[in-house]
Amino acid sequence: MPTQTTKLILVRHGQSQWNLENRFTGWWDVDLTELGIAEARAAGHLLAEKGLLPTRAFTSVQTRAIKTLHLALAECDRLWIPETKDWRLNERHYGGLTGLNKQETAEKHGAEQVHIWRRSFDVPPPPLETGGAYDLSADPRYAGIAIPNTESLKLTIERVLPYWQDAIVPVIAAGETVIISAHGNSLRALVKHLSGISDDDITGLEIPTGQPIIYEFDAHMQAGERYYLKDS
Ligand SMILES: O=C(O)[C@@H](CO)OP(=O)(O)O
Repeated sequence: MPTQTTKLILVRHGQSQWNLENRFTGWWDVDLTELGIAEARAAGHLLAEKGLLPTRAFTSVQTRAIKTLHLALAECDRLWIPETKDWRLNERHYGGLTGLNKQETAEKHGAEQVHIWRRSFDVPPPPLETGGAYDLSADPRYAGIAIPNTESLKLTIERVLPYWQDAIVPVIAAGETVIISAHGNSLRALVKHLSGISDDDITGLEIPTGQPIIYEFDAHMQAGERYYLKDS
């Protein structure tokens, strides 16, 4: 009997304005740069070139991931597929670090402390103060949602994985080719789960912008090795 596999495409948004400015971003809604737009288009071009055409799309409620999805889908003529946006695919919330420059913060608090805030598994950054410049409580897209005031990777996983299991796994199991356009840390949460990476080892994993990552699932929804589409 032929082995049937279903492919999943993960793509981190293209370079954002705050990636360029080296600022902690998290839930703050920054746009793509010109380079980010080009990266998103290149991702879609690669999908078309490899004949890997998504049939269902999931993304966060953040502009940089939504635009990346649309630019990529436009390149492979798939803008028409059903898409679902959900805050659970958002970037991890950077708390009180939101908006700060990463280099300046390292100079102030030490590189080691900043590394802990950025890459430790379960140490969340200091919380965001209510009522400040980056308070999102009046943003209509989060109406009715308990917006976190900071998140570690562990806390990010606690909202990404239930969404993955409940909303995305059944769609893949039904044979759809799913594309997820999301963020460095919401994708690290997924890759950690799918590739069985330990809490310690995940600290060393970086997800590049605009570079499609592929998993193939067997009929029992077991994920194979992950690989970059460009290398296949
Ligand atoms: O600022 C952020 O929200 C993220 C992603 O750009 O940064 P980091 O690399 O520190 O996880």
